[in-house]
Amino acid sequence: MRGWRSLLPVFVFTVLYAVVSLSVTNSYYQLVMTLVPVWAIFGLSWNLLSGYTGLISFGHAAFFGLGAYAVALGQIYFDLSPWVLIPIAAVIGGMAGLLIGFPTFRLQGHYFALAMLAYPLAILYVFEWLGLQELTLPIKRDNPIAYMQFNDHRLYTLLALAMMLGTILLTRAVERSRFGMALLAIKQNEAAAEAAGINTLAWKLRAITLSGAIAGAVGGFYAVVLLVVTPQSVFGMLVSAQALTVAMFGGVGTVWGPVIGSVILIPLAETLNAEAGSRFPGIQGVIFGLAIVCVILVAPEGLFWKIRDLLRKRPASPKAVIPAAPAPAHADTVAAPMPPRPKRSHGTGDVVLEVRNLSRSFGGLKAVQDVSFKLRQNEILGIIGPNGAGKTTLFNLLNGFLRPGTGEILLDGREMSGRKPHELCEAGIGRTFQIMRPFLRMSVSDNVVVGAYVRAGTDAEARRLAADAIARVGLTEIAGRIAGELTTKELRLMELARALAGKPRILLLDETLAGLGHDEADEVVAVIQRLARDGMTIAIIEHTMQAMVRLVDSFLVLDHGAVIVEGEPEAVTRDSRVIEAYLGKKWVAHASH
Ligand SMILES: Nc1ncnc2c1ncn2[C@@H]1O[C@H](COP(=O)(O)OP(=O)(O)OP(=O)(O)O)[C@@H](O)[C@H]1O
Repeated sequence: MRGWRSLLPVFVFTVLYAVVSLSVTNSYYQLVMTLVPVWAIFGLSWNLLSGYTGLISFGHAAFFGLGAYAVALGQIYFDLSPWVLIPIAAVIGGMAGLLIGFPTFRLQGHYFALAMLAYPLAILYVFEWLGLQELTLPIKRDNPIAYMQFNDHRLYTLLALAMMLGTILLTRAVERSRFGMALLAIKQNEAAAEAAGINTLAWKLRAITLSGAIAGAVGGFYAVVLLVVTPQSVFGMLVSAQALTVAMFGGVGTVWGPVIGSVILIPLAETLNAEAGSRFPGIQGVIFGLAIVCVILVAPEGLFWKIRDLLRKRPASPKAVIPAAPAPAHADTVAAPMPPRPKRSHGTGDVVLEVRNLSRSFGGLKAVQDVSFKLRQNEILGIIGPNGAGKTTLFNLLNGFLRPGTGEILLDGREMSGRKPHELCEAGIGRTFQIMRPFLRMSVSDNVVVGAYVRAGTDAEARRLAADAIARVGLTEIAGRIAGELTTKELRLMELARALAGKPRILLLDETLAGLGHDEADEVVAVIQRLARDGMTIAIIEHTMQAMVRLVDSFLVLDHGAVIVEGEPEAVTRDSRVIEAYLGKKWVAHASH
């Protein structure tokens, strides 16, 4: 119900646009009225990949052009109708997306964007080489409707509007599903998304396939509207730039963005081109270039988000404190007396995680050297050591961010080393990060749902698992808030809930108390203790020794990548090697009081 009501503005806009377009009689303006939804659809297709995943594509013309040529060639050589050819163009665009995406998703950021730029340019030269410089669609006077050749050009506008509405509904459905959630999570933090159990490559491939299919279909329709196809007009730089510009100008990651961008920019560029194109050739490119510059300066995420943020009267950029406080070189020796560690039955169960002789080097640096330990059901293991001792690298090996050089990782007796992060998450390894990786634009609830999908079969089950995890960390009251508005403590707890929502066998907590005040740290410690009491198995990296001695059942002390001591807190904190390498003399003086 809520979903349908939120679509009301879309329907109202479409109806109004249709009414206005029906009143236009000038054939040039009729064409402009048709091009607005055409470029909006192309922008929506770009948005589906780049807006939602953050992987900027400079090469969407590849799909658009293939669609346009598919329709033109299909009609010229096989006398097929565009009613049949446009769906075929969609299939070709989708397949091209899959073929292009598979190798190109190995690249990240700017490298991905630049690689995408190459595809339409390469295809453009291939089509020129094939001698397909200019294709004109044959006029079908005997059966115009069957060949989508309308005498009344306003019908093109209505058809384009219907396609736009369909694309908006499709995008909206994607946005609200596990698919959209995965894409948004990838955009905001791909590593965190992988660690939360999302198979990022698979979702990105689905996105580029769907995006390519939409671009292919609209490219095919464009050929029908203009009746002429040239390599430059469908594979050229301006074509890719137009998709990117309308979406970025209007707003990335929302269905409204490309529509707003197209409604403003296309009539502007077309009118200026008609009025001044002969005196200033390429004026359209100038308009799109200026639009991008303005947007980057004034509203980097596009008009839609800028206006929404202004209406909500809050800063556009999230105000959460993201970086964790820099970790001390030595253990934190707070002056407060050390409270006793609560006695509980622990660490007596089966071995959940066994690490055997794990090593990993970076060049000549042995970041983790021959580390072995066991983690039993319901145990809390504290991993401590000076800065650079290899603690985070150890976690990165355990959750698959890094591949081990040598050694074994056994989870419930099954060998896990070398698996991808999302596979390890699925197998039961949940983790949080030293530098937090929240999805800032998403609500607390949605952040946690992302972590639940690895265990849930349906959206409803994911929501239930997420609500349960949120309750376990005590954030139920703020579940609807946007993550960007949370305090550091709330963000830490939200990350904990995200890891918990996937029902992990073990939790890896990387400096979960970093950046927290004394009382806040106590609250988070209480949550972790409660989790352990409920049966969770936990490995935690932390510098705050006061909290650690209260919390953990045993310590693993690392120095220069190797284990120097392991055992119960009482013994470890008295060990001279630990005092020398990590705790320091101040600790001894303090602990003896
Ligand atoms: N990707 C990488 N490439 C090269 N060197 C790395 C990489 N990751 C970590 N290192 C190095 O490996 C060593 C161990 O780093 P790691 O971050 O695991 O230490 P840490 O014990 O977690 O330290 P801290 O307490 O400061 O977080 C450091 O010398 C670090 O510079």
